[in-house]
Amino acid sequence: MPSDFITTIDSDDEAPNYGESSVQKGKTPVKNEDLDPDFDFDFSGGGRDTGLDLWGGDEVKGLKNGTEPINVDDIIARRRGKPLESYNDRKRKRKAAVQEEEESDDEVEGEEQPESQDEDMSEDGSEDEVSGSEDEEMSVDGSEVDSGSEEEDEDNDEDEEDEGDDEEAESSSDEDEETAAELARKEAFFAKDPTFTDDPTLPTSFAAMNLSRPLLRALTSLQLSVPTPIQARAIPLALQGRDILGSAVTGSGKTAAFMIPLLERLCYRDRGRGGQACRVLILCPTRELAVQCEAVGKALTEKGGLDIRFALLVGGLSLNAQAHTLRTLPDVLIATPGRLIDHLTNTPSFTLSALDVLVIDEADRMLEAGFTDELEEIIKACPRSRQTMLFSATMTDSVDELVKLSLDKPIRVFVDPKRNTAKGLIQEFVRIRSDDTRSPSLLALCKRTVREKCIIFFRSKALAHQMRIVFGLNGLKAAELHGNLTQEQRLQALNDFKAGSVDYLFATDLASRGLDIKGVETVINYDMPGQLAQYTHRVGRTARAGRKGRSISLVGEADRKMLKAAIKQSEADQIRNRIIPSEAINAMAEKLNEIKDEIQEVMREEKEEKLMRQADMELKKGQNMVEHQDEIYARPARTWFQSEKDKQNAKSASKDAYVGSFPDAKDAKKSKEKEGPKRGKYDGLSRKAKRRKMAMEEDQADQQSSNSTSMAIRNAKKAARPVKITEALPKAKSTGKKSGKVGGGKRKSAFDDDSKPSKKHEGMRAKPTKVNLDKKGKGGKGKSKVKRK
Ligand SMILES: Nc1ncnc2c1ncn2[C@@H]1O[C@H](COP(=O)(O)OP(=O)(O)OP(=O)(O)O)[C@@H](O)[C@H]1O
Repeated sequence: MPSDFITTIDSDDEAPNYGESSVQKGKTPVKNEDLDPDFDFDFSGGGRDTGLDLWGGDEVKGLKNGTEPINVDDIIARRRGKPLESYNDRKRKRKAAVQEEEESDDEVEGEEQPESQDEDMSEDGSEDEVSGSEDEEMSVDGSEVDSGSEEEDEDNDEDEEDEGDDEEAESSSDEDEETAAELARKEAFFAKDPTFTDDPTLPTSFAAMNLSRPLLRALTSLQLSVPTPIQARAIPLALQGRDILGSAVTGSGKTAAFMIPLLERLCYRDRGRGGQACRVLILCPTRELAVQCEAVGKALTEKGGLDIRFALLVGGLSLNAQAHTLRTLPDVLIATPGRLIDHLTNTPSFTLSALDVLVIDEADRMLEAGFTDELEEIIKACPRSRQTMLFSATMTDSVDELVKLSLDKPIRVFVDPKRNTAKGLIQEFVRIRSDDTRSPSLLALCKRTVREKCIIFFRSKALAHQMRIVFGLNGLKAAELHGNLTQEQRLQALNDFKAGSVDYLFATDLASRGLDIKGVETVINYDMPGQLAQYTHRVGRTARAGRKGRSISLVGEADRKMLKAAIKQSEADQIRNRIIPSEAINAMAEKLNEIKDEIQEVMREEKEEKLMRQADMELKKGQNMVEHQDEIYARPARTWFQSEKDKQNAKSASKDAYVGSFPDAKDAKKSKEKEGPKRGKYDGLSRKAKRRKMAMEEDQADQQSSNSTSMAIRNAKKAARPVKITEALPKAKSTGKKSGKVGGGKRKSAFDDDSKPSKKHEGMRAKPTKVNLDKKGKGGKGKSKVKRK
């Protein structure tokens, strides 16, 4: 039975305190019992605290655009009359209060005040003593762990039903069974790794790698002295110019494994006349990862006093500023695919023709549906002779996928391929009996056990946001990180979390890969992700670089396959079964029920505020259009390499690659299918009729869009009237006429000095161009976009 195989944490009291590891508390991180004895990195000397400290605050600087984003915490504070405080703030206050009490009133013996039970606990302290007696038949137990051999034994019919489409759960076992043909293809495709076969004595220090002095200086000052296994193997090969396919567990230093050799190569680049060029491209799947990657490169460059310039090409930041930087031919480009293609297509004279090295971080994600078209487009723009390096903790070595990247005899550098999660990671699983108990369970867990430094992953942005309101109303401080936020908000959330001004970071899978946030103690999966790789990356946000950490996954019935797969890929001693006392869950469920209306109220207030701001923005947009229409219309329309339809298809394919495989997303799909009569809006129409209907709809959409523009312009004019009494405003009609000129009008280069918009106009540019002018620029139909050759 269970206990033979896994430890059960039968109350939600704090398990071994992962967070108290000295490394994170700023104390000297030496020989701590918490540290894994097999730990390969060298942190003696406190390297982590003084070394690479990402998300320290600089990333957000300079991004403020003046408009304060809507913050639900403010709405909650307004309603409750006091602002939310983080766990740290509360701890500080409590300490100060105790001190004050001790100083002023030494003689008075207060009644027993439980140390750890702060004001939050007073609300639910009574539930704390509950033992975990029930839940004894928890399914996250030994029989599951043990089920590697007899997986299907206890599976009921339900499970058999999803058997057919739950590929990822099966994949872990299937992966091992490669056919002889596949193996032969791999044999032919990959070159042998000399560091693995011929040379077992890998460099044990960076100094032994023949790196140039400035770089060694940089590594020393960042207190990186001993290379991690992936660094020890990949750096020498990369310095030889070999194509590499690199994989090692999360948090094992893959970023430096590619950054160090490429900076070394750049130290010896041609600096003569015409030698300046964009030589290195690092592609990352998310903006945050790109920002982080740039921070690593810049830290090494600055510490070593190297003359290497970086450009960050990611969405959400100013296109103009990026185009301007590109004009100065930076050495290293760190980009997300979409923004890079935008520049390749629309920034005059920018090319990748001088590229020496292409690095693709989180390469397996980039090879997934949705990114592939973009990746192919980028590869086409790179010279064939480049060096290519691919890295990920869950790297594919499927030849079919990799041939797309035209690798040249790549070397597979897979460190400890059997290990999928970090050694210091303890993975806990909580059984969720019915979906109604999921939110109360999370709340109970966070109110009583996981108080700070915790990332919580949600399947959807809406859910993450809703839960943030729930947390706020329960006095818990959280920030959100997902695609519904502006780039500024995203970076701000990361910094707030890093600084400890919020205790929880509510994220979607946007944050599951690559992010290296120091001191994350716990990762909670509110729901299990749809793919095992996602699970691996999510839980990999903790227990990084030899530290301890824990993940807690809430596992419902529909997640059983994923649970098995997760357990199967881990060591048995990493797995724990956590039970949250049902009384605690019930109490939280009651509480949630009580605040149900208030949650709706907060959401309503937020929506109203959003609408007001939107109206305000429309007004401003209209004003800009009126005041600067000549200049705005004179700008060249931005183009994209795919048609709008292809773009949408790629987008939904990308989404499917992540979300589509969620078990209950599938269930939802199935049940929809079962529902039957719901038909597509074009169903039953002939092709001709369908096309006609689609064209009509498109025209209507165009009409609506131009109506709203005209409306915005009219509003703007009205608003402008009182202040501009003596100035005649241009007539609304003229807007349409002007737009007609765009196609034949003279297009100005983004680099033409006279076309450079004044600072005042710069921030206004992108939106009006995209929203209103793209269609007009294309002759009003808004169908095909110019294709890049
Ligand atoms: N040689 C080293 N010695 C000690 N710490 C290191 C070393 N190299 C990197 N680190 C630290 O390890 C941490 C994790 O590194 P990094 O983010 O590159 O991991 P990763 O393998 O890319 O993880 P993921 O798979 O999640 O993207 C960073 O904080 C980094 O500073």
